[in-house]
Amino acid sequence: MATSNIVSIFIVEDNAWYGELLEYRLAQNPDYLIRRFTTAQACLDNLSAKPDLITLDYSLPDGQGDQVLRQIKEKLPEVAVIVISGQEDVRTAIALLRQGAYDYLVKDEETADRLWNAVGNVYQQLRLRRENRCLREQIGQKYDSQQAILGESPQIRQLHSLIEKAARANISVSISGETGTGKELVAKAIHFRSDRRTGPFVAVNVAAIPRELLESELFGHEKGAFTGAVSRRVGRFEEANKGTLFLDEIAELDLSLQAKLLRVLQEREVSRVGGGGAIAFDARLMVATHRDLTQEVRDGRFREDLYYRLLGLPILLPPLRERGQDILLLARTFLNNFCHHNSMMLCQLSESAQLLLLQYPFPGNVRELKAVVELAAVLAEGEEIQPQDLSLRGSAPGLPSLAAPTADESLKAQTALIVQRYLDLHQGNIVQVAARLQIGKSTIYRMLQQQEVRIN
Ligand SMILES: Nc1ncnc2c1ncn2[C@@H]1O[C@H](COP(=O)(O)OP(=O)(O)OP(=O)(O)O)[C@@H](O)[C@H]1O
Repeated sequence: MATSNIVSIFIVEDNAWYGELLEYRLAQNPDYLIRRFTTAQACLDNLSAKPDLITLDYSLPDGQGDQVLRQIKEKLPEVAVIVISGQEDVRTAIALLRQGAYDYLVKDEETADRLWNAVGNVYQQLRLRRENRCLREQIGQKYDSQQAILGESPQIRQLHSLIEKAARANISVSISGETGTGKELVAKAIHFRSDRRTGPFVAVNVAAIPRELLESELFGHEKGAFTGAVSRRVGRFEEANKGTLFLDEIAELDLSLQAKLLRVLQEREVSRVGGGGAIAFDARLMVATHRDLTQEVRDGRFREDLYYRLLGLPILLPPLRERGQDILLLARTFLNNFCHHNSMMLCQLSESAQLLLLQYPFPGNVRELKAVVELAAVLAEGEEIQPQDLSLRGSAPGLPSLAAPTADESLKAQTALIVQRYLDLHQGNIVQVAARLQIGKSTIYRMLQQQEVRIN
């Protein structure tokens, strides 16, 4: 990661000897780029150079420390200012710190050393901030919708334009589509294209958390709120402040929590379980579900008022089987990436394998396609992937069974088949399988417990 370590420092000190002493001490770190000024005006005139840190003598011939500090902070609110004063005056020190000074040091024989430590702290904080920014930018690029969400079908082109619109407005977004169609990917793409991209993206799978824990997961709890609440916990709403909160599988939220969520959204405030005052939050909400929420409302399982609150900009992701040639485009990209990352010779899809993929209904959608072609790359004998290398549900070599499984049961069987293949491939290493398939370890343990898969 290429983040700059250079810290630009202004030393503002009218006593030439003292200024030299400070410069000499700080220059011991080659990452510190130092400039010295003897008047407040000279410092103010050079603020366009955007220093990271300023050491400011409190009594300059042309300005008192508090006035100069205010002028500096007006122009550069982020800069760290360390005020150095000839006399110890607690009240002045407190006033300066309130005004935004980073630190206040008294001139004595140890000042240079204490300054060294204070500047060292600023340096560490700056490095962390820069690294953080760099990481967020990298993640943002990874989820850049044009690159991350592959497909050239009209539906995917339209999706890109919707993502663009959703990123521009601070509106709630509700994403629906079958499992594995890319709902979370779309939520991330919107977040990392929006003004909130420097804030956190917090995802919660509502279906994966037991009901009794979900409330405190979302809203937090105070110490002692219930048995086991040994310390205070910040909820996901608070964690997502200035960013995006993505609630996956929202249809699984039970009715009492739906009522709480509605209240939170109406009041834009959360209260931790077990007391404490209301805490305002500023998170953009995105929700996703594989169910038809309107049907859930009709059946009385989802509150209508909450449905309208959450609907915002609705995005419906088409199943993979309706995306035509995108199936092959995705398959080739997943194959290339997989072979590249595993230093394997690049495999091609034979014509009959391509035909088979185009006809298969993909109940597990893009996630399934990815797993199927990666496994095929491992199983293929030659340079070409043949139909028998494609582990598709119900297909015998060359004789695909194309009945589209729609019920949850058939999806479950399909998932079990893929997980089993990967468990075999990775000699039962659950951590590796979970990482490869991007599913939780607990899902695999649950499948083992329910004997849907086994370790051979
Ligand atoms: N259009 C696409 N291009 C590239 N990769 C995609 C695309 N759509 C989905 N994927 C990949 O497919 C996998 C599943 O996507 P994702 O987790 O976003 O689906 P989902 O709809 O949220 O699934 P679930 O309903 O099970 O939570 C991920 O690895 C994702 O990166």
